[in-house]
Amino acid sequence: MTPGTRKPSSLPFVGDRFHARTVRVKAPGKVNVSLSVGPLRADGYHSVASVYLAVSLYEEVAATSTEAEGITVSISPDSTLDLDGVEIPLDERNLAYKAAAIMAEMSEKPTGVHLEITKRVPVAGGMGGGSADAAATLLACDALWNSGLSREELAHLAAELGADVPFSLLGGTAVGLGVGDKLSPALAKAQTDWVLVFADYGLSTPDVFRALDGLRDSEGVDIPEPVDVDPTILQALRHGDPETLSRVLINDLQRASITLAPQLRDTIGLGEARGALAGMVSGSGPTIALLARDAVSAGVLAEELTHRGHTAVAVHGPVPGARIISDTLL
Ligand SMILES: C[C@](O)(CO)[C@H](O)COP(=O)(O)OP(=O)(O)OC[C@H]1O[C@@H](n2ccc(N)nc2=O)[C@H](O)[C@@H]1O
Ligand SMILES: Nc1ncnc2c1ncn2[C@@H]1O[C@H](COP(=O)(O)OP(=O)(O)OP(=O)(O)O)[C@@H](O)[C@H]1O
Repeated sequence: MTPGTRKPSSLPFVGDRFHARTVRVKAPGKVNVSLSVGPLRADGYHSVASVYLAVSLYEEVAATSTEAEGITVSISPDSTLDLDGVEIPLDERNLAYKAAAIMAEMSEKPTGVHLEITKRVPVAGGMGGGSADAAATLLACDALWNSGLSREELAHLAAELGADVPFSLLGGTAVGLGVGDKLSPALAKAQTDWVLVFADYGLSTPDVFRALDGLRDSEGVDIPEPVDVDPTILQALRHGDPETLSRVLINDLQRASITLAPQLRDTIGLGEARGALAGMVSGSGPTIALLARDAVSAGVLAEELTHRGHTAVAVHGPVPGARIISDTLL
């Protein structure tokens, strides 16, 4: 450093010595308790009306400032998923990398950053795992680089990264319109319990939307624009009434996911036969979300499905959106 030049206070220098700082953020995966999909739009997206529920399965991103410029990404060995044979790009195609790049543009003096991602949400599983990494990274880099952006500004950047990213930032229960990014928080805080059944393969979200368009084209039926969600769903979530909820769950993408992976129908059938109130494909799949009567039933069902060779975990929702869990100067 040239004598007399002072590093801005946002940079972790004490004198000439660089002090790395790590900001660790966790962000939840989601299930779509309802997902209505409109016709294909000119921009390649579909309008949706969805009730999002953030569930207690979290991604974690540890963002560490580096003296060297640039963004690097790694996957933590603490990830609980079996990632053998799973392709996650670690370069500029990674959603967390993209989030850090956007934040660097918004920050006056960004340092380099290393992002270590702990993966727990299945990859290409329909639970918004990559979106949670992006939401966590936005928040972590905002803190690391003292960008001082408001939650609204962060939500705006999140929407540029993907349709599901704003919800992982917000968490809780929310109605999503537009492509899923126009969110209204719903005051539905009562707990519902779910069992998630992971697949050992992924489904590409665009492929699933395309399969739905194909099915609809062959049926020749006009598809209305989805403008709202069924109020019964929000009431059932508000009152913690899983019986009512089980009768109104809906996912327009489900039949498309099942066309691509017919075995999903059997997983739903097995879950329902073993005590789930209802089962559905989560988002674009292939994760199956089984609604349980309560936390004890969810635990028993997850154990039984695990015993039968499935990967099944009991979770609950709603849980908060992305939040900082530690901020350490190294
Ligand atoms: C299926 C859901 O997970 C339900 O919450 C989302 O709609 C998908 O959200 P996402 O994975 O964040 O989606 P993006 O990464 O923004 O988009 C990936 C691709 O999915 C398709 N896509 C996504 C969202 C949407 N409302 N309509 C679409 O047709 C488009 O082909 C898009 O190019
Ligand atoms: N941080 C990331 N984690 C996982 N996959 C990522 C990440 N960044 C980019 N990808 C790529 O994106 C694809 C979809 O990943 P992701 O796990 O987000 O799917 P998803 O959970 O089904 O998404 P959604 O539910 O939002 O449609 C993966 O197959 C992978 O190639």
